[in-house]
Amino acid sequence: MKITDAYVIVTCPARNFVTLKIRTDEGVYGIGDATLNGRELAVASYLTDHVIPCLIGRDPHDIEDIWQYLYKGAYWRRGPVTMSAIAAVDTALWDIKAKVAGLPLYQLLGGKSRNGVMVYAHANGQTVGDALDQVQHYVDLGYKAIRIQAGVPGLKGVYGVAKGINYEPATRGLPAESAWSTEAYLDFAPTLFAAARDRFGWDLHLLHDVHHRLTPIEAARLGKSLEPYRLFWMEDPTPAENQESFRLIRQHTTTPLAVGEVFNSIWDAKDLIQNQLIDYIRTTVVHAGGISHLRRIANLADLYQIRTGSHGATDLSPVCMGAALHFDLWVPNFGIQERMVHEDVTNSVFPHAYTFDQGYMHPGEAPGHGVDIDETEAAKYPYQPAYLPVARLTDGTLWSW
Ligand SMILES: O=C(O)[C@@H](O)[C@@H](O)[C@H](O)[C@H](O)CO
Ligand SMILES: [Mg+2]
Repeated sequence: MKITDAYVIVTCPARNFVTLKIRTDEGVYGIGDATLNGRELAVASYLTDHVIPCLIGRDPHDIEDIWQYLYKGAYWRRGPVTMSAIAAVDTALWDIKAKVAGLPLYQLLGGKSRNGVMVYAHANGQTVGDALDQVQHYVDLGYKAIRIQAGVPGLKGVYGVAKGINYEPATRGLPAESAWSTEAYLDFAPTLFAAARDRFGWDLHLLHDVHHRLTPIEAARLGKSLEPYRLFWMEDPTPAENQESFRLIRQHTTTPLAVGEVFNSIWDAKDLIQNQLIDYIRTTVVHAGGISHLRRIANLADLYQIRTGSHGATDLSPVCMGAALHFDLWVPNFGIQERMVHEDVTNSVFPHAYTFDQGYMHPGEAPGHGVDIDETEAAKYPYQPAYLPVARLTDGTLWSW
């Protein structure tokens, strides 16, 4: 079997997505998500100009060899652009291999380890009341786990609070700027979860995303203040370039920690995992080198009783969601899967087999990862430059958004 051609499809139904399609001499094709929010065209070019020419003529079944070729052969290793490109190739090749085998991808990985994939929804609101009303909405839909984000009194445009129905952080044109105050946030956050437990009780898993904004000792203080409300996890409490900094958080709080959506390789997480400084690893199919590399990360995490909790925002395409659900159904140390619901127009571009029912998702039994791209639909929505915001402290200091 030979790869005959491959190409990149950039489309913007509701938001930008980058998809790689690999075609073979036996008529079977595979697709992979290559979307990197705010840097989409960098990955599209990396694939088109530097990767695809090296794929033509190769056997698509040689997934590991092609992965190693793209990782080591580039000389310049790692990074979100490189690893998202490699991820798209890897995902498309797994899609092909499973289609040729006539099996849903999870069967090729080792079969199912559970009956369904528990997912968490995003509830948010400018006020505590608005946020908790959205929690009720997702409870009514059957979710067992819900992330809660709310506006912080005195601040505008806080991370995680949607302007419309669905939360999409990237905005058209150049990056928007938002103000941040750690002091206001640290005083406010515990009141949000006290109100949530008061209204919804203790059966519901509650999650929260700090989104890289605190110093380690501030994160320790927040984790401690949230302990009475028993969070499922506190996510991205501090920027994780310095993996060692999580030791300081760990020393002060038992609130479970989740990190990794911005990681793109096992090296970003190795020390966090081996020192048990986190409880969930959030690396994804699309940004961490695809199924092949994500499997390595999950296997290392399993040795330390760390579970997966893959990122699943709407800036990861349905192709990533489909592949992730197959991975989640198989992976032994599964924790939870993030699920932000894509817009209907996005789903019209990406028909898929996965389903949701009462808080759980299933990838479906279609051969491959079960997601396709309708290129005619995709062509209706040309790329629109859009960027993630930047944050500044109230004195103007550039801060982590
Ligand atoms: O946990 C999450 O879903 C967030 O961290 C994301 O919304 C993140 O801000 C976006 O995916 C960035 O593109
Ligand atoms: Mg996050």
